Amino acid sequence: MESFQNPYGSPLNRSQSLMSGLEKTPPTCNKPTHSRSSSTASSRHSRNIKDWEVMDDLQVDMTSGDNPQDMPVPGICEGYLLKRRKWPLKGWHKRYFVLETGILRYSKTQQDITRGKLHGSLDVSLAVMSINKKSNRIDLDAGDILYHIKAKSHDLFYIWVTKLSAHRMFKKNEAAHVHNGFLQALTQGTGGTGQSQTNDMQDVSSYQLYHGATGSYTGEMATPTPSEFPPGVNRKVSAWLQQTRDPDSCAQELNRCQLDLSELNRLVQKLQMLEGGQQAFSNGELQRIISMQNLSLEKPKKSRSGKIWGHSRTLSRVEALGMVRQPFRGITKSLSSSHLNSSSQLGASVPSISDYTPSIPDYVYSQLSPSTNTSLEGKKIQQEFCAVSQRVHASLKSVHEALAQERLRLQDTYHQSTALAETSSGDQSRRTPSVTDSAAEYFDASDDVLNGSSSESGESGLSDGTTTNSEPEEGHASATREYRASISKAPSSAVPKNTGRRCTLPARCPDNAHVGLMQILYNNIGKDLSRVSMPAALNEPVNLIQRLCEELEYSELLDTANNTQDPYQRMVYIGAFAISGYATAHYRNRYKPFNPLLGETYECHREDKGFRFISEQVCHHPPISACHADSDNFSLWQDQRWKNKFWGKSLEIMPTGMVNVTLPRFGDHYEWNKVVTCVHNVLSQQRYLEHYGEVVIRNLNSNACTCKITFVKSRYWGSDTNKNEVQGTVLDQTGSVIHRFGGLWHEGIFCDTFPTPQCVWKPNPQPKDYYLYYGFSNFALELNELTPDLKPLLPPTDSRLRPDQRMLEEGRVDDCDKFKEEVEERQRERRKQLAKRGEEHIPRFFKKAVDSCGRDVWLTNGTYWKIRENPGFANSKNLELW
Ligand SMILES: CC(C)CCC[C@@H](C)[C@H]1CC[C@H]2[C@@H]3CC=C4C[C@@H](O)CC[C@]4(C)[C@H]3CC[C@]12C
Repeated sequence: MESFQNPYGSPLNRSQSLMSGLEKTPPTCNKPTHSRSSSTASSRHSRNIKDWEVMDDLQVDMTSGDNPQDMPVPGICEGYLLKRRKWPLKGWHKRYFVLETGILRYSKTQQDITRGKLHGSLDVSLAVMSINKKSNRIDLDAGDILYHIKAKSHDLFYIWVTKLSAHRMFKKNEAAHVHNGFLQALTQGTGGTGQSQTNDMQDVSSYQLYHGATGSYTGEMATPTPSEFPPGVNRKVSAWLQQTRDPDSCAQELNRCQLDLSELNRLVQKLQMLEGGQQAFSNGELQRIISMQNLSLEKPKKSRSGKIWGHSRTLSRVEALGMVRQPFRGITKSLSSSHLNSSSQLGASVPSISDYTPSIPDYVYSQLSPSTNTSLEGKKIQQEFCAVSQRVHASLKSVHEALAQERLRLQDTYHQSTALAETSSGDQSRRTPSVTDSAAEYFDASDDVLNGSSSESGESGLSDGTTTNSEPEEGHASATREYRASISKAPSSAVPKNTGRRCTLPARCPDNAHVGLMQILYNNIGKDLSRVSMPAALNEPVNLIQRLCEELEYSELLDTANNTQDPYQRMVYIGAFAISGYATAHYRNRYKPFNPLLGETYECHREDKGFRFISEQVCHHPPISACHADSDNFSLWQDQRWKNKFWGKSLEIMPTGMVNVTLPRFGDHYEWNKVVTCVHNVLSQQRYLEHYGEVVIRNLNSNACTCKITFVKSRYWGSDTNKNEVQGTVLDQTGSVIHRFGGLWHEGIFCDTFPTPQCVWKPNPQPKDYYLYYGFSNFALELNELTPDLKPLLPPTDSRLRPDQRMLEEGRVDDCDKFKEEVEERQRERRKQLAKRGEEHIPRFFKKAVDSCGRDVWLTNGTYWKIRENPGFANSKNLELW
């Protein structure tokens, strides 16, 4: 009997059930490795965090050539669990979960699962799994999908953890073999297309799935085929693929697609039965399917209560309908082996064979008898069919997008390498930090990861990224489609105005795909994430206090608001402005802004836009950046503070400060909150940003109207049709909707309730080659420009004068890294000195105050522009930060 190493080094017999020893002990095959707590976590944080453990990310031997089918398919596990959702109806909700061949699906009820009314599904092998034994909670973070679930009892909790672990192991093993097969095909030059694969691979459906994906890869690469590549190129391609270790989102998307396809298959069969009055399969076939599962053909009996008994759960829908295809023959195997064996120990949630009454599932029977209300049901099925087909289409589309992005990455690398080749002769080793460097050198420095503070507890209620947490009303969804069409027709300010400012950056962005983020973040799970430093190659050459200014890119919306008589329409412009600040995030997921030093400042005087802006880092613990902008048409201020929460694959950023805008003409004072920003797949190259939640805009000086904006969380099917969707309404005092607007936060906003329906805002087109320049917009790339006339007027604390940031901008990544470290060290030293003297840092241009709701706010003290003018910063006492 072969044995293989589990991730902890202890050999496990292949035929041994992964569930053995289940009741007594926590899961043995993959015990939690990381605790979310650590000795360095502040005691304030540690009480709850300590209870969380991250299950080891299962490492499967990628090089073994074993047949994955040798590994037993873990048994199906199903039952009710509590699932947390955020909005609407925030809280824990009972949901029915089914875990089968590595896919966790859930619905509202067991019946819904049977009817195929899925709420969501997730490939558990792609998720980071954290558990909390004390509260029986399991978190699964698959990057774009995040489940928070809770078992009702400790026993159920252990059953689920064990089953999830087994399924994760199984699925990973399966994927590793596909991956390995593909790598082998490439390095051995056997070609990467489906035809040349071994038979046993074709046997497993998910393999075909992957082959589909690799087919697209080779399709994209067109010529030459892998077999024609010289060996060196093959090696490079394999290295690339190995680096793109988790083809997560594509695989996930394709998995969903696969689920949908089997769903379509089922619907087709149902339709056939209904419409042709024919059965999808003969009784003989049915008999065979059922007897395969040790059940004899017998009519279901009715219990006294009139209910058909014995089938609270017998066969899964797929099995019962005869969809147990060859590739899935493991399911049958599992039913008679591990599934059934273990279930006798497991109790309620997993059905045991002894619970089954030997008869045909009632579901199958109901399918056999010709339906009486054929037309109605048929129509329903057709509708369902359409919906599912659309999902398949959307999934494939998003896979296509991901591949297109990968192609971009390839192009980018190609450009960079040719550029490097051109300059390399004169350039002495522009080495960027390696994986090991980054882990060792940066890991315990004290710059902040994202400069936010890590959220305090899993139960804090701040975050709950459920899959379906911002469900828009159907009417709204179709409205968004229309808005989108109208926005695309609306003219954009295509030609950027010549502002006399720079149109590009001095150097391209560094490639940071190799940086060992995984190590950095994983090693810091449980630590206050704001205490972890990152290598410069991960930075973009703007600072968080400059980035605050980016929210003013579309300040003309505030100008328009100040010139709009009607208070409701005015509110629409304010709403559009609140949304416009998020647009840039669409292109900015590969780098993080520099963290401002305490006391660092930034000014931005835009004569062309008519505003003057200042910002300052006013507090380090927690990090707070304050800003203030003035123009003839508005004043704006906010202090930005946020908490972040790392779930294993995604990072949620929860801003807590409010944005304030006043309009002089009407005496309005608007105030609004910010939504959650989630960095999905933070560790991989498929990283992307999503904003979700609700913004409420109030006018503190008038209660004529309020505005509600929902940033819709994209739904579980990963369709891009509802990605980045926003919906807004302006409500009057009585709560009636006066205006309705919406669209996408990266594409624009349309209002169809204006006297003439119109596109209220559309983002500026991105500059040429933006991908090579950090994804910056024109406005963003102007932020750090330092002109000779400006230089002498700035205080020495201005971000434009910060040397490490300038070095990065000029492409001197190594120099930047060194200097950044020095700057951080000096900051630590200053802090120590201050503490020694028992003093506190006092911000120079902002003062702390309390707003009408009792919140701490930072307001300008009005001195910046005055000092600048007279006596000038050159003639006043300044902080020395670098
Ligand atoms: C590890 C690194 C490379 C991942 C990249 C992280 C990037 C995408 C993160 C780091 C800090 C983040 C920003 C922090 C704070 C805010 C304020 C919020 O109101 C809008 C989103 C915004 C502006 C975030 C956008 C995403 C962001 C820029």
